[in-house]
Amino acid sequence: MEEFDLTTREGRFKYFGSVDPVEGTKPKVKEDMADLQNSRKDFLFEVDSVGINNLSYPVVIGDFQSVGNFELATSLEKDEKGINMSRLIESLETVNSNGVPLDFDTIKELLSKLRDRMKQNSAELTVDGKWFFNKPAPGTGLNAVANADVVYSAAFDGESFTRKQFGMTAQVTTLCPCSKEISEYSAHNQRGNVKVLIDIDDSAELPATYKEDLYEILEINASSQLYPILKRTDEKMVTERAYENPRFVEDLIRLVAYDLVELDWVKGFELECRNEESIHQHDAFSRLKYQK
Ligand SMILES: Nc1nc2c(ncn2[C@@H]2O[C@H](COP(=O)(O)OP(=O)(O)OP(=O)(O)O)[C@@H](O)[C@H]2O)c(=O)[nH]1
Repeated sequence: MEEFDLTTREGRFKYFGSVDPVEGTKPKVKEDMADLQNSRKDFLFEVDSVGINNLSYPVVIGDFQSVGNFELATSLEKDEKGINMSRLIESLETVNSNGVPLDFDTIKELLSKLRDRMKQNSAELTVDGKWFFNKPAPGTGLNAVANADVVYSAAFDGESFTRKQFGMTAQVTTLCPCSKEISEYSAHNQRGNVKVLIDIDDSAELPATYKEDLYEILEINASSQLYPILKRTDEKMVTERAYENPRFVEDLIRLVAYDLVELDWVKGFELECRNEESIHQHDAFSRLKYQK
């Protein structure tokens, strides 16, 4: 029976089955290693997008740090076997300073670096995360942090964005107009999710307050709004506000669409409203696509 020194980590590892590395015959220094990714011949097809996704990385959205879920990719020429994937995160790291600032200037800089370092025609990125912001209660003004889901998606061909999109999902209150109409008292209401993905017109100026502007449009057209802190006076306000502004999912989507069309920087959008119905187990939804 082999003796093991269980007082050392090495001994314990061997006791649990770890073995010494083999000497091996393959090169150990980078210069001598095969570089399959960079081998060249006719590989039959160009690839539209190749890269990595489901990457969690710190981001800064507005005033707060958050966690971004990234997809980073480039195109790939027909005569190249693969991309150098390690360079995707190397490029991301060049714009990381306690988090990658999520704005279109930084995104353009990152995509330009990706494209250059990968020596490809185009680079693209999609990142989603939670945007945190201060939101005061409607009456007392008591401040606390609320959030909305945001997504940035862009592609860059070396000269300009070939895709420039910003999306947001805001949560709202909706109160059913039918229920209000037919009932002696009360009306059922629910939490709604208003989700939009906007094609941004790169020739228009994107206002510095685009996130706030969009959030306001998504929530103000609903029956009432959600707040992190509500005292009784605030609660009375949001309850009565909902009753004064009944909305079907069809009403909400049309009212939001009207405001979106008015924005100069919006080229088109996909919009969805979804109510988590409080009188059903299922949800109610509406969808709309619009191109100017
Ligand atoms: N192209 C490609 N790479 C992969 C795949 N799966 C894993 N890898 C990555 O291969 C990478 C190592 O390759 P490279 O980035 O080309 O490394 P390298 O050639 O030493 O890097 P450079 O010094 O920048 O040329 C690792 O980061 C792995 O994550 C795949 O399906 N395709």
